Amino acid sequence: MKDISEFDVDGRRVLLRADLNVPLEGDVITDDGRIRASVPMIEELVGKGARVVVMAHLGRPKGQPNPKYSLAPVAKRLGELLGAEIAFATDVIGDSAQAVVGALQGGQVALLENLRFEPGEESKDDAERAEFAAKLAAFGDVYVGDGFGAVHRKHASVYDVPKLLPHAAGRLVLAEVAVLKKLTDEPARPYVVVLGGAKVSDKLGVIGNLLGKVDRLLIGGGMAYTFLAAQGYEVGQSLLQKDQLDQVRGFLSEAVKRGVELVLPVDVLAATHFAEDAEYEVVDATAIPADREGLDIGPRTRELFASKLADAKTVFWNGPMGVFEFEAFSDGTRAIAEALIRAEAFTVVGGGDSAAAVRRLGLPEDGFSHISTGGGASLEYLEGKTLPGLVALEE
Ligand SMILES: Nc1ncnc2c1ncn2[C@@H]1O[C@H](COP(=O)(O)OP(=O)(O)O)[C@@H](O)[C@H]1O
Ligand SMILES: O=C(OP(=O)(O)O)[C@H](O)COP(=O)(O)O
Repeated sequence: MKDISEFDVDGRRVLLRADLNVPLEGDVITDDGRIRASVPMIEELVGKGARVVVMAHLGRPKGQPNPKYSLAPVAKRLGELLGAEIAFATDVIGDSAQAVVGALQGGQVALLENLRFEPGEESKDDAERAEFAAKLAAFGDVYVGDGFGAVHRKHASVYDVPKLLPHAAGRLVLAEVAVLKKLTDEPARPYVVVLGGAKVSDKLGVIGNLLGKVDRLLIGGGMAYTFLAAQGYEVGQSLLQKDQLDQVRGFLSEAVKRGVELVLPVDVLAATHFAEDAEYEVVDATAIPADREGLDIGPRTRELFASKLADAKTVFWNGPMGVFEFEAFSDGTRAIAEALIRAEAFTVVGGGDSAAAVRRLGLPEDGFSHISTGGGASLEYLEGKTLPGLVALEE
């Protein structure tokens, strides 16, 4: 992959794809880690006199403008971190974007509104994506791909725009790939992957390939219930991917065949509903009441998972063990984070919410070998998949 030092960007328009997908409560950013991680690249370009046009997504607004997913709070925070005001376009390719980009001077930064407000960004139709990509490409002379958390997405801003402009990999992308490479080149063993979180359907897909690479797979968070259901247990109102039950049964038998230890929760915190102050009880993972929802792993599972991490030499963790945003359901995530900190291992935490959880729970960031901005992106890299956003930068 080319690096940006190969381009003279002074006075030129640099179109930079970043991942600024941060957790929000209303319009308050609860963790700005991904914005901070994007700052050094932007500062470097500003320092070189570039006119920097940043493009990014927030959440999953499904191709339509939606004020709930506006990047306006992100523009404000980015400006604070850069110590300079950001010119924020209130649309992606419309009049506001045209005007903002047109007025940009060398050393200034603009941010376009959420790319996913436009159906072309995520379209499965190559022509529709290409048409949108051409409109984005018109805003730049050079493209920089630095949104590591989104490189696994075959989206217009990630995959199609770099085909239309001279392009380079950003510093964050290069740094992330360098760390993940250490996990794929002869990882020290035991190699343990811990999976949780809520993007169940996306992330179940990586398990098949991971089974050929790891020694142990610990599954908690919202991921666990599809496994419990696949074994025939009641999971009540918990997150469940019904259409993937057969696939999960396949993983369970494949794990046995390959001698991979697949470890599931033995108890969970079963809540009456999804709320901070919901009543809950600790129940066996095999006996979740039909009207209850599992919102965290239970105390016996915390111990079990910690014991499976104690002798690990390499660990990758993506996905909180429970709804850590609610104090009552944060102990599972805390226990896993602490077990990683204790382990004498090369430890990588990946994912917007997992990294946010580490900080929100007040745990030391330097207790981990690396905190990655990518969850799904890291997992797909580790399973050996070709990532569209990296392929596009290599071509
Ligand atoms: N049992 C559960 N039920 C519902 N949501 C859960 C559960 N466990 C974890 N979560 C949620 O998963 C979300 C993070 O998932 P995900 O986006 O996959 O992780 P990451 O951003 O680290 O890749 C958090 O907001 C957390 O509240
Ligand atoms: O938050 C992200 O991924 P992650 O939750 O796997 O870390 C990225 O911004 C990608 O978002 P997406 O999973 O909606 O495509």
